[in-house]
Amino acid sequence: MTDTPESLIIRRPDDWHVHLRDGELLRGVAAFTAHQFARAIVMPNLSPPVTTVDAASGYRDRILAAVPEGVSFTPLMTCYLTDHTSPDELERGHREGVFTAAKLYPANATTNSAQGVTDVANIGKALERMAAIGMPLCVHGEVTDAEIDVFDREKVFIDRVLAPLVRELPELKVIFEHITTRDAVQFVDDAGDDVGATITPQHLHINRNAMLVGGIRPHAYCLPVAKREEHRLALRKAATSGSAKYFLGTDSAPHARHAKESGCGCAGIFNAPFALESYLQVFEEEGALDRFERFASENGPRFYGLPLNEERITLERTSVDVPAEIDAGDTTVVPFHAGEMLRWRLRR
Ligand SMILES: NC(=O)N[C@@H](CC(=O)O)C(=O)O
Ligand SMILES: [Zn+2]
Ligand SMILES: [Zn+2]
Repeated sequence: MTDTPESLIIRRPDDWHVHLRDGELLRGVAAFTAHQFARAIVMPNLSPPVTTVDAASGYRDRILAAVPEGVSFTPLMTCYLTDHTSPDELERGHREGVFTAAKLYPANATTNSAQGVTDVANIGKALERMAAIGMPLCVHGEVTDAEIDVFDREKVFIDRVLAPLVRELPELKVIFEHITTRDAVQFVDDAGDDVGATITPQHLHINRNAMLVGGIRPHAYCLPVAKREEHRLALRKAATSGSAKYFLGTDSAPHARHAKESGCGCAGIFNAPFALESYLQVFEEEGALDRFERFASENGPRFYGLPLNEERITLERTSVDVPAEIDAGDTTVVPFHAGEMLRWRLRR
């Protein structure tokens, strides 16, 4: 092992999967993402979901209004696919620079996905159009069949939905988002260059024990749910491998504290405030600090066909205390790593 440097200077990273919410909560959380990242792919699972060009451009305006003055941040918008999405609307949004990508939520797979797609056959025409115009597809990769165990839902999705889709439309750019299994890593490794994946900080840090040992811990619950240790290790290997197919996507998903600490707690981990610090610790532990920039700042824009950021940021090797909770607008949110100490800090 070579000595760990005291600081790391890299291109400013982007977040290729984030939930910024709307209203008060948006105003409470936007600054955290904007301080950490130059751009972010913003998820459309609002209520009601973002299904039109007009809705996305209105939402983009509200996001920009919530970003603190003097902070440069570009939200990249996505269109929520439903059984009735019009290929023309997708194409218009993409052409006008409003929709960077479209998002496939299998109906009822996760938060605000009730209006998602009930069968991928229903969006066949939309996907063909996306492939034709080079518009990427973001995918929440879990089946929802009641008889499939929640820990197997990603693997079954690969076999039943994703593999056939990629076979039938090989020219479609697909981002298999927030992957959580060795099976997903295997699938992405074996697929062509038009298949990439995002990996969250939580799935690199925790396995399912974090959620279930010594009491039930709602702040470690997100979807897809964290899996066994062997899967976490496979994800760490993939993220730090240097492969161009894997890139940063936090899936930061804030829910009010009371909505998570409940008889039926919401899925989602709020990791935006210390996302880079959290990822970087993993790369340090894996002896892969030299590969962090690729994962955080290069692979994502290259996959999406967007320019790399020219700004640089500095991460310092100094400890930082993560607060037990964070005020976000009119509510309180518990961040990932609450009450822990992390070993890196983003210089402001
Ligand atoms: N990841 C989560 O657990 N929750 C996300 C939805 C999602 O990304 O699936 C949310 O919007 O809360
Ligand atoms: Zn998801
Ligand atoms: Zn998400």
